[in-house]
Amino acid sequence: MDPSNQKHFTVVDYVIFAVLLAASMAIGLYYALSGGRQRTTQEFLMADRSMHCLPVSLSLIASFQSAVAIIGVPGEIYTHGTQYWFIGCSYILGLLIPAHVFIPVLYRLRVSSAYQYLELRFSKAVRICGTLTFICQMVIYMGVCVYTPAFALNAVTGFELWGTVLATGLVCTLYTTMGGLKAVIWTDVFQTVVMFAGQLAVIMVGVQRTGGVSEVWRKVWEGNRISGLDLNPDPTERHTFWTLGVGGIFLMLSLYGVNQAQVQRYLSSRTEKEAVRSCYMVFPSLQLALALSCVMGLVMFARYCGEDPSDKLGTSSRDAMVIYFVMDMLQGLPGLPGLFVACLFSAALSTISSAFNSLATVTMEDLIKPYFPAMSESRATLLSKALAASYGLLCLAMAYLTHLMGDSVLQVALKIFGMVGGPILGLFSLGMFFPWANSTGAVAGLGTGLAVAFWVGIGSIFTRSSGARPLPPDCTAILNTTTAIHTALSNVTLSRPTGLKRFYSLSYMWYSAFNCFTVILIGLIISFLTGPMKEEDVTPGTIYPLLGKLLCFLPEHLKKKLCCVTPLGQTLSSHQMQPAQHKENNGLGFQQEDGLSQEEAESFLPDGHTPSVEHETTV
Ligand SMILES: CC(C)(CO)[C@@H](O)C(=O)NCCC(=O)O
Ligand code: NA
Repeated sequence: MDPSNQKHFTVVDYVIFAVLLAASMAIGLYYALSGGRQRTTQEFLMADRSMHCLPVSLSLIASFQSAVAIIGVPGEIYTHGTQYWFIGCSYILGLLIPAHVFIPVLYRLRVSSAYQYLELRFSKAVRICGTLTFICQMVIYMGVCVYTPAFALNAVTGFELWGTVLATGLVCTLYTTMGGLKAVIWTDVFQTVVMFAGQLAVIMVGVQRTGGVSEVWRKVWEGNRISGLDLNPDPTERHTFWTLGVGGIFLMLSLYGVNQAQVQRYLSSRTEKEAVRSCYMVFPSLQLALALSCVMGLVMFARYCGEDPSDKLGTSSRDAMVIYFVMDMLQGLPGLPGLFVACLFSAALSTISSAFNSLATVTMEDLIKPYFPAMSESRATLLSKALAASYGLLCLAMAYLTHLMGDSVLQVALKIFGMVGGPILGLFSLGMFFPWANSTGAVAGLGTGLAVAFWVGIGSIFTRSSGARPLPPDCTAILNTTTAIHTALSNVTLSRPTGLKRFYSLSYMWYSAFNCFTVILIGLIISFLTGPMKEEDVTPGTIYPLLGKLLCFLPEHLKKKLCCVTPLGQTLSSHQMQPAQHKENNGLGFQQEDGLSQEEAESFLPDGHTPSVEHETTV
């Protein structure tokens, strides 16, 4: 990229950037020295289960909103129009379902890792398979997250790419290792604010420099960037209302329902109500985040309408262009380029730190603790810290892989979520909604799901024929042709792929849903072949009576026949007995006092049932 860009970064900018890193480190240090000083895994990994909903909700957004979204979404809008914005529709169910299905089940089981659920519901083997799959997902995803801002900063300031990758990884590893989950959540809060501020600054300056809101609107309208609702049912069409609004729900479920990084935040909430509330609060903020990055793409289009700078840049990478646009807008305004770089790094750091901490948690809770039950608390905490640090180093290696991929970063991230997150969602759904599913079915389902996911995912790399044709980059070109011709052009479907090729061109927005259903289907088939689970063998509290709720119009005895309904409410008192029932406890010591209050407990029970909590929990 143009080396003259380097002059855009002044002393003020370096100071702002340095303040971000220093503030993050300071928060880490604060939580290393205050409270319980991170001497227990309960504090280091679970924030003492004492968090309020506001920090938790901001932290929930931060987990999967990285520099990838900040750079990738404007690039997507610039090239293909605003269709992607319809993913916002999926946030409704994509957050309501986690709040009312996944949170109640997981919170009441008082697990510390989401994968502990899999053992309670199925077996140790399923838990380990789930954990390993999650580790793969996060390690690959982290690579993209670390690489993206470093690549951007390199483009803008000429900073050494790998030096930046190393610095990000190290700073993040340090504060995550020192301050535990409390530091991770509070740095997320601070970093989310910086992220919004940076995007807002670019948009405001950009709109002003392009000639005001109406001028921006006129250009994007004439440039045909405002997309209508595309109701094309073709599943190979990359972005339509169906792929984004419906396929997106499954993507959201895999991220906000069962991903350890998020589950850990729900579990760190002081009460279940706070956890549900924080999930609700994600909705407006996530819509804001989406709106800001989409608008940024529109302003960028208005700016370059008529002159595509990709020739000047010597690269057709939209990701690089977004950075070029930002620096072009912000030049001559000392401090703002620094704020934007801080915004990118905030987004990245908040994601990477969540990943480190959640990876350390699952490795500790799922892979180490069950096999070394006698390990002392101080040794376990030390080991958790060492784990957080080693994942930091591993992610540097993964950054290098991303560097070699060369796809648009947004697509890479969404594909990873779908290919690896989708099967995990399927595994949890199989357990929660289908009482008949057994452990063999779960393992077979997950294995098949992952195999099919990678088959399609890798196949798609060699079949780049999905509807990803960019719109013309230039709005004058459109003005000169008649609308009729243009409409005809955009409706042309490339010769439809057939057979296996058609299978490979499945839109990546369907990956989560498709892979989730594969796991459920294969899981059920194998379960029925090998002998379905009996009601009395299922651990109470691990089933969400979905079928019972869906079939609420049927008479009671028919429902009983169809599905062994263990309503969530009635499981409450039995789950309180779990430490006694299951020899393996939740690894953090069972603490009755921070469970549900008696009053809350009663509200979940059917009328006329009085919970005998005291009596049953005498362990
Ligand atoms: C995960 C979603 C879809 C949630 O809106 C969005 O934040 C996104 O597109 N993220 C891309 C991945 C990333 O930013 O790292
Ligand atoms: Na983030």
